[in-house]
Amino acid sequence: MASATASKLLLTATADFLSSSTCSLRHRRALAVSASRYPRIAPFPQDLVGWVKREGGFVHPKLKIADGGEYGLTLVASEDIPRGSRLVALPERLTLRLRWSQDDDCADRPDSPLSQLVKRVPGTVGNEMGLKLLQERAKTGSLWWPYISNLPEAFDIPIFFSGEDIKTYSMLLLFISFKHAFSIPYQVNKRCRFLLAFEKDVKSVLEDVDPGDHPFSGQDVNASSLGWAMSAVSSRAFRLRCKTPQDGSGADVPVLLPLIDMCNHSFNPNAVIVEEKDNQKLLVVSKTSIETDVPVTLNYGSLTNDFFLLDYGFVISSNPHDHVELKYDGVLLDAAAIAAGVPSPSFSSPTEWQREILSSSIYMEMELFSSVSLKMLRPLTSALLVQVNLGGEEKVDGRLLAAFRAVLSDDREAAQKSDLSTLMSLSAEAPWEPQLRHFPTKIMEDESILKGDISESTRLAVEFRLQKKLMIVDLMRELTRRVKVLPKEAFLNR
Ligand SMILES: C[S@@+](CC[C@H](N)C(=O)[O-])C[C@H]1O[C@@H](n2cnc3c(N)ncnc32)[C@H](O)[C@@H]1O
Repeated sequence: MASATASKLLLTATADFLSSSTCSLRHRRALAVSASRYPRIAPFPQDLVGWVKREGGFVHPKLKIADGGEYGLTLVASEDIPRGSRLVALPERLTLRLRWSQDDDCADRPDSPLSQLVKRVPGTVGNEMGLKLLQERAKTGSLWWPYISNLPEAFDIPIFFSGEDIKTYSMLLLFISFKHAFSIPYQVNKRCRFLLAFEKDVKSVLEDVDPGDHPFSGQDVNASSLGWAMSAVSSRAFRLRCKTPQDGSGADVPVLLPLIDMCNHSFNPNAVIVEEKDNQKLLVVSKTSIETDVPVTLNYGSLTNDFFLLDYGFVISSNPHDHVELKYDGVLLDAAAIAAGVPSPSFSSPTEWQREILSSSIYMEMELFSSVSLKMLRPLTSALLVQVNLGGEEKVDGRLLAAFRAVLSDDREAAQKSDLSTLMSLSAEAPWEPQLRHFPTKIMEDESILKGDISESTRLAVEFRLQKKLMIVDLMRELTRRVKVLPKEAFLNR
């Protein structure tokens, strides 16, 4: 049963838009003293395990919620659990999602104030889910209060970081033309601006609403409380395929799964989520045996550190899925190639035949990666402004190699014939290697910053930057290694 205080807690965070080159939203912490190291919405939240069991869910008797160190809270084995065990089972009614139905008691009415709000405010399904969560947080007597009272009071993700910390990410931009749209400051700025616009839209709709129909029980909402809700969804919701038309006919929708969302991430998880079709339950099942005191982990997905940072507020060391996006910038590549001692680089002014090969190679590669029509790509490729990836599973984007094949050759036939493995040799000539020297701080400096007494947000920013550098250094080593095994005649005619 929700306490009356539940409805008063919506506004513990307030917006403070910083008008610097980047913008961020600042938390104002609740004045209540929290009993936990990881403050939760309620200073003394309800027993989540007990609530799930009482409401018809199942929790393995050897599981408990525990302190997961820097990972926050976690679900942990209190004794050894064998492989293939059912760890948690949640009935459909304990999954928190947006569903519109006139008859279903667990769903929201299509004519409800929340539905009116969702219809009138533009946003994604994630934002709609955030509004639903805020509504339940504000509602006295909400079924979900025992779950919501256990949610973090604040999220350590970049939209809440200071302008100073965001500048740490801007420095990465100095490193060879990072694709701007994927840079952290750009994303933070975009998200903050969205939240401020969202606040305006929501407030303007709420102005006309009768107090009795207010979706947030009469409480004000602002960019920061909306930011809290969106962050809760981005860092905790699972995307599940919906089955009924009310759910959104087959689309993937964000769903909050109480208790299951206490599992932290691992690329090598010891548990998986499965759907039990007959009983309409969601299960977490152990994939391996889990020893005493070992946390139950799930795989959140093959994400880059950029996504982990922006949506979840953490960074994975040696993340095999991490990559950087670079702009194919001829002038910059020429400068880098000269510095690396590549004779007569002509990235910025290819000859007509080089340009032709370049366009066709890029078309080919792009066709593989994209469903966009070639017509749309033409202006992009003819201007030689393409984005390429370094890192991830493929290590080097074939499009960049194709560009090198054309541009670093002075022999049309040889350029057309050479294969991708030959092209790897060109990378060792390092048109990008000297860029490493342009990192504003060296790897060791970052490592020593991390050993110092720094805030959580600075730690994350520096860790993110360090991981990108390590990834690029690793890539350089791999390329150099490949060149060494290539026969001499494999090098292009230059
Ligand atoms: C779904 S919640 C997991 C429960 C969470 N630890 C808590 O205290 O409520 C996801 C959050 O847990 C933390 N987390 C999960 N996996 C992590 C990991 N591998 N490294 C660092 N933090 C992690 C991050 O704060 C992330 O936003």
